[in-house]
This record gives sequence, structure tokens and C-alpha cells, in this order.
Amino acid sequence: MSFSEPSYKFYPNKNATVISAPFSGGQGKSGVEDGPEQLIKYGLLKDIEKLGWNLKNVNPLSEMDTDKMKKDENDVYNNCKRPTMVSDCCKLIYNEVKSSYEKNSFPITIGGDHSIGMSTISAFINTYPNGGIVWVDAHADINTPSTTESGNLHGCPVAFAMGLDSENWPPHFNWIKELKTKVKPNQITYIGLRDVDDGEKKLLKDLGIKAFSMYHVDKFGINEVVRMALEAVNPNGENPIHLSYDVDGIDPMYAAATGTPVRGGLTLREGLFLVEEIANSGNLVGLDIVEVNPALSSSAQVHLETVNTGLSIARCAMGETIL
Ligand SMILES: NC(=[NH2+])NCCC[C@H](N)C(=O)O
Ligand SMILES: [Mn+2]
Ligand SMILES: [Mn+2]
Repeated sequence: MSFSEPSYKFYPNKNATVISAPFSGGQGKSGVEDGPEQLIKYGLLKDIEKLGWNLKNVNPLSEMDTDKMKKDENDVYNNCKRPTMVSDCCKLIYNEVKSSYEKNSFPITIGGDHSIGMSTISAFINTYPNGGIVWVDAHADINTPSTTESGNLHGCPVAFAMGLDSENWPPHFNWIKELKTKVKPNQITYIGLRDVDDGEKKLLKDLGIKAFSMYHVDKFGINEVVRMALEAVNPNGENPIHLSYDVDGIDPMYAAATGTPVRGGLTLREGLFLVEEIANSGNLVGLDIVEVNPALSSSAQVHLETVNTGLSIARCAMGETIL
């Protein structure tokens, strides 16, 4: 068999920006803010450069005192935890991702918790209003401020980017409300779901979002699931694709150092194959890798496995081939 390396239709100059988002305000555990540093320490930038990309690394949160913000117990609004912290940081991340898109530089945003997805997919859809989003996750992250049971905003980024339930948003998020373009239900699809809250199930159903759970991966195989997912959000095969990858989509056997692990997930190869296949489409324009939490490693080996899973996702997205 012969394989050719993926081409990147939207990036003939192969420029990319690694956007570090050392952020943990969307959930209660600490440690996930060290994800970017660990991914970089274990070779993220060099790995991507080796694949022929001209790389920049930026940290839009460098001026923020996130430790102090996280400790502010008054930062609550109704049921939502830390809306000021999440909104202020996510706005900076939105601006950075948007500016990367505007410079024709592939934004690779590394978290940090998944609340930053509200920024990355909003920046994507406001750059490419016809684009499609693939969200790989054990969770749907589509809770609204009204449906969230935990109050953790990393369970809500999709709802914000879609503008759902906006009457009940903390006013902190007015900047998202004012963005020109919202994600529409036929512009997002999921792979890997297996822990979806009741309120989220209802939303997915009512909105008609095409979601592929682990049941579908078992039933149809990952190859067919990726094909159906791409068909759902990119029916003509021409539109740009953004991939938002929560490492907890992959089974804890390979990525246990994460805040909300759920057993019964994608194997490492299923989790990487889908990235290879999306990269192969030539339409991939943006990537998030989130929820690597080095502090939750039960051993040095678990730590290495989880970080390496994140690195493998990045390399597959940026053009690494096996042969
Ligand atoms: N990005 C994540 N790991 N999200 C987990 C969300 C879990 C749960 N559905 C919640 O809303 O709290
Ligand atoms: Mn998740
Ligand atoms: Mn997630």
C-alpha cells in the first residue's frame, strides 16, 4: 500500500500557532493548567516542526493571575462557577485563536480544561461560517446554565458557542452573545460519547445534532463513524473542519490523567485513526487538545501515557503518517 502525506488546503505556507491555555477555571480540580507546559516539555513543538510546520507559541493568559482568580469564592452566578474567570480568560483565548485564523496560521490550542472550547469553536465559526466541528469526548459539553448539574463551565462550552439558553447566561458572557455567528446544530458532530447528562440528551435530540457514541463506534467501526461524522458537518467535502479533542474521549487505559475519566472509551488506535482520517481530508484548519491533567497521574507511567496520547493526537493532526 502506498500512502501520501495529508495536504492542508487552507495552509499552503504551513504556518501554525500553538496557543497555550493554562487554564483550570471551568472545573474544580487543579493541575489541568499544567497541561500545556507538560506537552511542550515532552516535545510538542519539535514534533510539529519536524512535520514541516513553521511554528509560533503564544500564551494569551500570561498576564492573568489565574491562581488568585480560581480562589475567589464570590465568583459565582446562579449555578455557574467562576463565570468571571472563565469569561475573562476565554475572551483572551478567543482573540488569539481568531487572530491566528486571520493570519492563515493553523491554531493548535492546548488546555487547560474544555471550557476554552467556547473560544476556539466560536473563533472558528466566525472565521468560516460554513465550517464543521468534530468534538471528540466522553461528554457532550452542551449543558446550559439552566441544565448544568455540576455548575462547572467545562461542561457547557458547546451551549455557549451555539447561543443556547442565552436568557439565562451570566452577563459575563455577553461578548459571546454579541458575536456575529453561532454554531448551528448541523455544524457540530460528536465522536466517543458515553457520559451524557439527561438535559444534554434532550438537547442533542431536540436540536437534531448527529452524535456518535461508543455504541456507534462498536456497531459500525471507527472508519464508518468518521465517514458519517464528516458527512454530517461537511456534506460537500469542501468546508474547513475544526477538531476539538478532549483526551477523555480515549479510554483511561491510555489517558487516565484527566479530570473526568469514563471507562469504555476509544482505543488509542481508534482515537488516532479518526484524527488521521480528518487530516487526510485536507480540510482540517484548527485543533484543540484539552483536559490533560498531569497532577492526576497515579504513577510516572500514567503521566507519560497521557502526555504521549496528547502528543500523538497533535502529530496525527499535523500530518504524521505511519508509513
Ligand atoms: N470537558 C469535560 N471533561 N467535561 C465534563 C463534563 C461533565 C458533566 N457533564 C458536567 O457538566 O459537569
Ligand atoms: Mn470530557
Ligand atoms: Mn470535554
